[in-house]
Amino acid sequence: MHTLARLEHIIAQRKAADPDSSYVAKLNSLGLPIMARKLGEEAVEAVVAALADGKDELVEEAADVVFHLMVLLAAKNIPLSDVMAELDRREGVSGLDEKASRPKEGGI
Ligand SMILES: N=c1c2ncn([C@@H]3O[C@H](COP(=O)(O)OP(=O)(O)OP(=O)(O)O)[C@@H](O)[C@H]3O)c2ncn1[C@@H]1O[C@H](COP(=O)(O)O)[C@@H](O)[C@H]1O
Repeated sequence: MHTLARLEHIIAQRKAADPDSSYVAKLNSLGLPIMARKLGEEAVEAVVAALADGKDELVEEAADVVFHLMVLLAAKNIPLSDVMAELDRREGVSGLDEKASRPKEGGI
């Protein structure tokens, strides 16, 4: 099974577990605002790591970002396949179809 699919399965299983024995359950028991804040913190840590020299730290922080994003998606009952479908859709509108993929004014 693909790593992300396996992790999604584990996170779904642990959502309602005992918060004392599961970090995923602990995050869910704390609620969406805490989960969202945690994702934001991990994203900032990834940005800091990206601007520093080492590669290992960025790999670790990127894993934290992906994990906490997946915990948040699971809490909102959004399957990872929805995110993948959106990425696939964008693949279809990028590249040759310049108009459809062009960022709005002021964007990058
Ligand atoms: N990827 C992770 C993962 N990353 C970090 N952590 C835990 O997150 C906690 C906090 O780690 P941080 O690095 O964010 O440290 P922190 O910012 O100081 O901590 P807090 O402010 O969040 O308390 C630690 O207890 C880590 O063990 C994780 N816990 C679980 N997973 C995955 O989730 C699965 C289910 O885990 P459980 O829910 O614990 O069974 C596991 O099999 C893993 O695949």
